Amino acid sequence: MAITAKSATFIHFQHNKSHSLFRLDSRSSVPFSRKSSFSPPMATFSVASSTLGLSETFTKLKREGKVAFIPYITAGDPDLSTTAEALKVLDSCGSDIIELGVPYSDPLADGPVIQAAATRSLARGTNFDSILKMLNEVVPKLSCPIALFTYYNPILKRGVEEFMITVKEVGVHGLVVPDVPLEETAILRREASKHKIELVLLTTPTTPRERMKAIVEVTEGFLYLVSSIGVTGARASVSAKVQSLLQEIKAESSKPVAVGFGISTPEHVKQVAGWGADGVIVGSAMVKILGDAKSPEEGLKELEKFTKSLKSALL
Ligand SMILES: O=P(O)(O)OC[C@@H](O)[C@@H](O)c1c[nH]c2ccccc12
Repeated sequence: MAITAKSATFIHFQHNKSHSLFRLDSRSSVPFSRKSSFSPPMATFSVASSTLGLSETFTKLKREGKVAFIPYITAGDPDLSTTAEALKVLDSCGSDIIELGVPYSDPLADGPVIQAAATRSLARGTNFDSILKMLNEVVPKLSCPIALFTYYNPILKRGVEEFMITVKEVGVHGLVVPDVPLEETAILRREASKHKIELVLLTTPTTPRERMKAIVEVTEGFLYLVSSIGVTGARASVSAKVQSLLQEIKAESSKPVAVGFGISTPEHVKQVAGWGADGVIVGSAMVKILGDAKSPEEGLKELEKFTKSLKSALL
């Protein structure tokens, strides 16, 4: 897939015969269809979360001179009970925040590993309500906050306010929506802050400076710096451009910046932390372990080993 990224919090797809062009571009309308993958009935939950929120977590880590370790996994892959166990494993291995992905039928910003995980999860019948039910049971057992990761459509499907109320009720602290255009974040931001959900926005290596400043201004919890243009997926190396991007962003704001895309080894983690990142995000490499395992038990064991190896790079 040929990809160029133009600016942040906005995914623009132009599908043509030879390939689909994936652009993060704020200057064009959103062409992709907002087809939904599920629309479950409402469910009601109530659990107060005792953990720190995203920004509080970063404040604590900064005081301790530490960098946040932030893994991502796809909910329901290979199944929701394994996801529940994986959240506990990631938490017990010292994750500071966990990104939990809501599987979606059209994951435009995701590479093959996470796309396959979403397909497997949806094929098993994972839907938003079953994820909420699992979170309602697991969140009280976690010491680190959850940032829910979803495309825009599932939010629109449920209704922005209803979505925020429901995720807050199960103890979710943060929300990352990679395909919401900055111009459309106002309603999301209003409802998110009303229900004390921290809405995390993203910038990319080609986000124009003025746009980056506008995004940094309104992002909550932290700023997600996408390390390289393209879709998610482990890479052999992390773009050295991240170092200067971090300096540019930090010249504009004191908000914490976490870096994601392509990070998949302890060396990458150490390198990105050394460049001044406040957090390091690892997704595809985690998802691959769970997806490739011969059994859920084996996947959880491998996940624990891998997470400890990455976390040790930050100690
Ligand atoms: O998979 P990687 O290359 O380690 O990148 C993190 C990424 O998976 C996670 O943050 C994420 C999952 N889906 C996304 C879509 C857009 C931006 C970020 C994401």
